[in-house]
Amino acid sequence: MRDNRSTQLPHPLAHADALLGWFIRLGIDGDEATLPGLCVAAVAQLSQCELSQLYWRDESTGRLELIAQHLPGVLGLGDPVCTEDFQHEQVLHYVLSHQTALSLEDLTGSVYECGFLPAMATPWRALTCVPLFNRGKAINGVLLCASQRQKSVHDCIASLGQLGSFALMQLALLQRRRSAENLDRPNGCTLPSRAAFGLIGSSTAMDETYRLIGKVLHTPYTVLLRGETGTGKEVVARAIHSAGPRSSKAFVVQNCAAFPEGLLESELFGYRKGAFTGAERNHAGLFDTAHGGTLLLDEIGDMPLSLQAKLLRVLQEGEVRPLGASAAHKVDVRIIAATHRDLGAMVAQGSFREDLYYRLAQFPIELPPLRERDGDVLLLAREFAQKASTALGREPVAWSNAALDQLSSHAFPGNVRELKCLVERAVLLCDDGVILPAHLALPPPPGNDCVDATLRQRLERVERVFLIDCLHKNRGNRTRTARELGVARRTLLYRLARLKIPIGDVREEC
Ligand SMILES: Nc1ncnc2c1ncn2[C@@H]1O[C@H](COP(=O)(O)OP(=O)(O)OP(=O)(O)O)[C@@H](O)[C@H]1O
Repeated sequence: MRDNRSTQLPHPLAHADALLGWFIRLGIDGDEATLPGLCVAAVAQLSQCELSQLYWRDESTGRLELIAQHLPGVLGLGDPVCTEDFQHEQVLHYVLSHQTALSLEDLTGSVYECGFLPAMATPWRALTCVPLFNRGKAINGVLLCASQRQKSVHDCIASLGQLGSFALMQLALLQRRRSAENLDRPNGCTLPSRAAFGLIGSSTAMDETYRLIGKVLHTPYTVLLRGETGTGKEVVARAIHSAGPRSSKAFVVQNCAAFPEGLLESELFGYRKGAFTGAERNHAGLFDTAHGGTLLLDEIGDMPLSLQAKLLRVLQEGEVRPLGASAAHKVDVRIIAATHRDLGAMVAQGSFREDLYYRLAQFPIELPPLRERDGDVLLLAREFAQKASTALGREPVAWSNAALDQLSSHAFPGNVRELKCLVERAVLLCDDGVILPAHLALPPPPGNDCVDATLRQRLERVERVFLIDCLHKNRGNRTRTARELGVARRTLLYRLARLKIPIGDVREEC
């Protein structure tokens, strides 16, 4: 039921004025992140409905995703709600298949199922759905507004449709422009800062990791993260997602070791109603949830061989077929796989498919264990302590030199998580705001290193901790650090080089 009637709006000029104002705001103020939110705010104001939602339709897969909704007091402006596929919800399906607006002025006793709308104490009474079209006249979205009162927005359906279509066209334009800019960018030349990756560490080993992340960020390559348990594989996967072009879409993690085979299959690929006993409704898989975004397959080495074959098909064809479905559908997902296992050796033993291994290892990144990150232990410890203090609602803690000395001389094996837990415990234990060796409770080094070390080695260890600490306090400023230590700047530089202290991110301020 397209709205061809002449307008019956009570104040048509005021409506036209407000509409024009919103068109201008969408055109001038809207960027990729804010446009959907602005659009639903506009619809809320123009329709005077409590709820307004903007759905975006993927033309290649037919998926219908809710990209913004406005519900004052319950949801913030333009809150994206989830990445579920809504194309099969009755009212939305009606609009998509008939390519026409649907206006239900009183939902009481209606045959339409509206359970997908946010649940409210007072039920939704009226609902209007408007199809949105692109320049080629194909449906690329749906606008929905709902009210808890009996209400008709019939008279502004046409203008809402124009506004929503304009917003989606603007969005597509901005996305195209960004993709073009990303393609123009020479590979890796605009390496985001380490801070942007949310990773801590300035050792040579971590520098190499940052370099590799920067290289792969703006490519569609599949990344294989390998490293010992707790070395930060998931943190790196998040960094690749968040600093890359898919950051506005979902980042989904699935641990392949945590589920039995059948369950893992239905989680990843989804299923159709009736596919097996208990499958009472269609269920979208994680590939669908991650559509447009990134899927981290953690512990990939534990994926059963039969599923490895299915995963290979997704990687090759870009299609998934849910359990019980007669056809496959396209998905656009960046795959990152992570493992602590030696997949090469597993291939040799026949427990991992060779073809999948090569497909996943298109761009491998080996994460260094903590023992190879010279100088990072203290940086990580300070950061973890600060976060723990904040989480506990305490003032930031200070570090005693003896505790720092103990930390830096302890032979941490590889696990950053272990260091994090140790520091969090120390923060909780220290009552006077200063972390002491007793709070760390580190076991004596194996082989009693300290006793075996020469006096010179032990002094160097203490000096190292002292210099790093002082540099940190002076935020990397070597002139100020030298002044505080009462030595010439040249002497400081010499000692830093001799003790191989990385300056890394802590840049000089002057
Ligand atoms: N470079 C880093 N900077 C900041 N935090 C880190 C870093 N590396 C690891 N961490 C922290 O260490 C912990 C373990 O990291 P993460 O879960 O990413 O490791 P993992 O290798 O995926 O572990 P697993 O093998 O158990 O899956 C997390 O709390 C994470 O925040």
